Amino acid sequence: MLSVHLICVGKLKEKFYLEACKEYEKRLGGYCKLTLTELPEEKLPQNPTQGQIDQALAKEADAIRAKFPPSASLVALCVEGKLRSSEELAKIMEDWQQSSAKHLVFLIGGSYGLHPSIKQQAWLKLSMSPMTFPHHLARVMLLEQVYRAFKINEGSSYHK
Ligand SMILES: C[S@@+](CC[C@H](N)C(=O)[O-])C[C@H]1O[C@@H](n2cnc3c(N)ncnc32)[C@H](O)[C@@H]1O
Repeated sequence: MLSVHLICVGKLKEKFYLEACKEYEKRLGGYCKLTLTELPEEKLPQNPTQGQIDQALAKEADAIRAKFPPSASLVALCVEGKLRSSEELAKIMEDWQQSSAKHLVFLIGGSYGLHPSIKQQAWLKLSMSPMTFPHHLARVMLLEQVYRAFKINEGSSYHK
């Protein structure tokens, strides 16, 4: 079974996002071994300088790196990444499942995004839209798309 690891910077607090994530986590249970790791966002002052932001993102990147095995394949979620259709994501996941690489790690940044070094390390920089979403909503959207990918691959009518 494919191990899907989701590493997110920032704590999910809103009940409606938590409930939506729980629902997709439950649904995904039948398709993959899902692990979700939440990392704390580095604290920044009200109006941080670019230097302070870079430093915080670098620390978050180190914390992220400590959470996945060296053999893992990384997909970094970022606005400027590559746009992929749901079918294309399904194909990526299918290829993955058939390959020997069994650890797929999705990364979602905090409110200031992901550090460039971790984006560079990623096998795929994936964009869900040229629009920017709150990281909490991005988590729900990604979980739904991963679930959709499994449904597409089994030929279910969930994906119309
Ligand atoms: C509020 S956004 C960060 C915005 C920051 N200015 C940037 O460009 O990275 C927080 C996180 O949500 C995810 N995210 C938001 N919108 C996204 C999109 N359209 N596609 C992919 N990921 C997105 C990314 O992982 C991002 O690091």
